[in-house]
Amino acid sequence: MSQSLTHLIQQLPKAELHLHLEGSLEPELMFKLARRNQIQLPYADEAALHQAYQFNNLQEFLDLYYQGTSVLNTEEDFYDLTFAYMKRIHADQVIHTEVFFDPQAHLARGVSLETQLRGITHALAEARHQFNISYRLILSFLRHLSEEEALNTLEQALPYLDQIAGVGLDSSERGQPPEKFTRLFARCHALGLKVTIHAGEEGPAEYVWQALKLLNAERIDHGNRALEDAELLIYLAQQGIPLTMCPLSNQKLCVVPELDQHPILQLLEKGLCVTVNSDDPAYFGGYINDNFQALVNHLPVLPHHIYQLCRNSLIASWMDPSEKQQALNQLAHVWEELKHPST
Ligand code: HPA
Ligand SMILES: [Zn+2]
Repeated sequence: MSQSLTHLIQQLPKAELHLHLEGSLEPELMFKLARRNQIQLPYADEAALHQAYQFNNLQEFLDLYYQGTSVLNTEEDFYDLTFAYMKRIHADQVIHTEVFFDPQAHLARGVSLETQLRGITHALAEARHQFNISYRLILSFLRHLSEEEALNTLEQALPYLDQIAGVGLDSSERGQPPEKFTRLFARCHALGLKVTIHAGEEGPAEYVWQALKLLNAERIDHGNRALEDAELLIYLAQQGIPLTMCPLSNQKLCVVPELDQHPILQLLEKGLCVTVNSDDPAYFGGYINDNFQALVNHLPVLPHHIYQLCRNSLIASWMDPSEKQQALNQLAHVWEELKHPST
């Protein structure tokens, strides 16, 4: 059975909706870019760096994640980072991806938004051409910084809004409630940007409510702690608000004690639009299909769950309606073929 589930995971077309480009920076590429830019990393080699990837919480991870971004300096660096991710997900039957980038992390080192965006968007366009993967780009604000700084970053992004589908909010969650950014996201809405908010990863269910009610989030990234609030679960199900969940990330950052206690299946059965994503695959030990496989290895996952999770990923995406319908048809076709092979 688990062999056929693995086959199903590999074959079904899907979307990834929660991926930080900076979190797809593999140790090998990090060292390559460090050499190219003559930057000294505080690790002897790739293996030593990999050894350091043990985290007790979100902040311990973020400290390494921001340190890793120091090698990203030129347009070519952002291109290489983005293209490597797109090439990798092609192997996982990802047909659409919505990727975050953290401009403030790079602006702080003097890397312009123009440089970041040129590298990222060139790689995305090239990957669409080579691998037929569609995409949306999400500018994510850092919640440990002030609303003023985020508003300033948004002003700088105004000339490039044709390249940016939506905005997000990430980084350290504890003590950084969504309400801190009410003005920022009101402005983002007014500009026609879509909104997705990291909430309920380490922060309480109250932060999920704030993301929905004060920031008008259309999606919630993570959302694990929604489970602590029965009323919130009913609201998320009734409103069809997607949760972009990340099993291996949750395990690595101790958001769940063990994967067999991951709530995704429970939430799926309660009718929530949950999806599977990799978050920061270079740091958490796997890309999207590894996350599906981890669920299969630890939870009573059935074939129709895999299908529903893939379907949810397409439904929760920000594709145009016709693009979305086509993707759903493609998924349904592959699913039928696998259930009843015609040959
Ligand atoms: O999982 C995450 N949570 C918050 N901030 C982040 N920045 C990259 N990954 C994450
Ligand atoms: Zn994330």
